[in-house]
Amino acid sequence: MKLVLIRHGQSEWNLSNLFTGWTDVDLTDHGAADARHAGQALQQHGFQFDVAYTSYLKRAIKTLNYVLEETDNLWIPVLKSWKLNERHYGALQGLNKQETAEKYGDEQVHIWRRSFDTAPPLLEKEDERYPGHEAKYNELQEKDIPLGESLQTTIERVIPYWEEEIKPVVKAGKSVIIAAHGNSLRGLMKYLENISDEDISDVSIPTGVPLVYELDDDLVPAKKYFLDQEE
Ligand SMILES: O=C(O)[C@@H](CO)OP(=O)(O)O
Repeated sequence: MKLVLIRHGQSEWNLSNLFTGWTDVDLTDHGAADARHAGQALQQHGFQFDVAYTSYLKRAIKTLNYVLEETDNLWIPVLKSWKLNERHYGALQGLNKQETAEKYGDEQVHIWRRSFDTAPPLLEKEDERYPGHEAKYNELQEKDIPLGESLQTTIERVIPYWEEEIKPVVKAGKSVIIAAHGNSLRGLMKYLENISDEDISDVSIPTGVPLVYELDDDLVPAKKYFLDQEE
């Protein structure tokens, strides 16, 4: 069984180097081109999909659409969930990563960005960045609306969604693609590959490049590779 994961193409805030999280920024033209190239690479390698999953954030949704267009799979069911959203970056959202490192030090920023269990400084509910103010999160109970997430707490929503919604579909033999985000996908990779809490801090995922897992019957990865168009 094959499972394809793809992080969205370059976003406007990747380009301007801002902490993004749940901020719903668009792809840049470069990011859209990345996504099309990813779709073309999948098409060239004969990938076809039965079901797709993505987040509530347009940079992932649009990336998925470009991939599905290039593989002529626009017709397939697409399931969206906030549980595949990027890690919520709390009160860091909208700040410049370089300026934040100059203010708090590289080490602190590295901990905020890559440690397993350190949450960013949290938002107040009155903050305009609080997701409870957005219509697309109306369905969430207040206890589930994040004020800021560590990778660990991100995993606590990503993995139940994988277990309950995606895994049974993969097990049933469907060809699945998941278009999501750097940290929601790191969480899934950690789980699938049984990566330790320490080692996950060294794992980063490039934007707009399909990551293919070949899984055995127990959904343990037998092989993993990035698919470049040139290959
Ligand atoms: O800003 C973010 O939301 C993420 C992904 O771009 O950044 P980081 O590299 O710190 O995980």
